[in-house]
Amino acid sequence: MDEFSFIRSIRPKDYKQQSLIKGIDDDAAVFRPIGEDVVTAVDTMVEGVHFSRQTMTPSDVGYRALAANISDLAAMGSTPAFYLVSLVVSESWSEAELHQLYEGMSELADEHGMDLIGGDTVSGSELSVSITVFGYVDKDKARYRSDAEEGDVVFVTGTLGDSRAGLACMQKSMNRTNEIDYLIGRHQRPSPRVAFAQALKNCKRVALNDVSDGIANETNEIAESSQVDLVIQANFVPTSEAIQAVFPQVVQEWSLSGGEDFELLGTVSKAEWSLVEEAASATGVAVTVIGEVKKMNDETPRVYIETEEGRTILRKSGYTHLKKEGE
Ligand SMILES: Nc1ncnc2c1ncn2[C@@H]1O[C@H](COP(=O)(O)OP(=O)(O)O)[C@@H](O)[C@H]1O
Ligand SMILES: Cc1ncc(C[n+]2csc(CCOP(=O)(O)OP(=O)(O)O)c2C)c(N)n1
Ligand SMILES: [Mg+2]
Ligand SMILES: [Mg+2]
Ligand SMILES: [Mg+2]
Repeated sequence: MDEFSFIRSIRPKDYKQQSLIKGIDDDAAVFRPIGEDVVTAVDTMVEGVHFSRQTMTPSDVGYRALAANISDLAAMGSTPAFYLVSLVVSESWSEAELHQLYEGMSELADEHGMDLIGGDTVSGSELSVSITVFGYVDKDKARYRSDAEEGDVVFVTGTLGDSRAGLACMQKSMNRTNEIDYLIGRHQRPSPRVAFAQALKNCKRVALNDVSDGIANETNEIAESSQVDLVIQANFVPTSEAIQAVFPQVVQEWSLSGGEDFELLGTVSKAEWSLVEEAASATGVAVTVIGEVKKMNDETPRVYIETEEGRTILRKSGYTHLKKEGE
């Protein structure tokens, strides 16, 4: 294998998106949006940080790297269209494994009608997969974190903490049961909530953020960005039967700060809450109210969590990169 034969081997034979003018073949790709806004994001997965060879097959690595990016497109209310893949390849990865990585990506890409339109391939010391995605959204219809307003309900899709639990099951080499298989599946192959976010199109205003680091982080991001306070009810936070059965002691911690569930956290006015419920049932996604947006008199936007013991501040406690001891 060399760089050039590898690129030839992963080059798509045909493209699905009509707005594409030039795919993999030239110095860069070209596409022409037709009156829509273009949404773009990049996320990186690094061996040893986001995955290990013990916890993910090469195909899972590809699938989840693209899922994390599609999740950001979903959180903007956009329709996925294109992706570019930047690979740093270490010596321990064979050509066959790299092909499996691309198969994992194209499995999910096909589900969303996305085209691979470019990338970059270099050698390095750890495998790193960086994916850039593009999506389309109707003009001025992107969903922002800054759109939460006082009086909104706070909701979340699916269940939280399962990905963290699935990782723990593999790290502890726990004997497989149906529950453990479910949790591992949620870690290896998360489902970005694209259809649900699109089904919210009838809502005039929704604030959305996807759950990559844990809602202890993402609720704070909405609060800061919208300059409001959020009050979350701890016992409303949805968790699966599987996590409750396998990890009863840490359910609450992992549902707040486990991360990588790639569910959507949102806020919407009470008047439009029924539209969110309709979107959820139309797309087969569970949606749960977990709290309310308030505006306290304090200048600093905060997130509060209410448990049986009373109300405390919910600080960012999810996954944070570049953080040094004691910070
Ligand atoms: N190294 C970087 N250079 C420029 N922009 C960045 C960098 N890292 C993150 N960002 C931007 O900061 C914002 C928040 O990033 P991040 O927390 O990674 O979002 P998410 O959790 O949705 O992936 C995004 O607008 C992202 O594009
Ligand atoms: C081997 C391994 N260790 C730890 C984790 C947990 N983990 C790694 S990154 C991360 C947070 C999400 O990644 P990030 O790069 O912050 O994504 P973004 O917020 O940019 O979408 C978590 C919970 C993991 N998935 N695999
Ligand atoms: Mg990111
Ligand atoms: Mg995000
Ligand atoms: Mg993050």
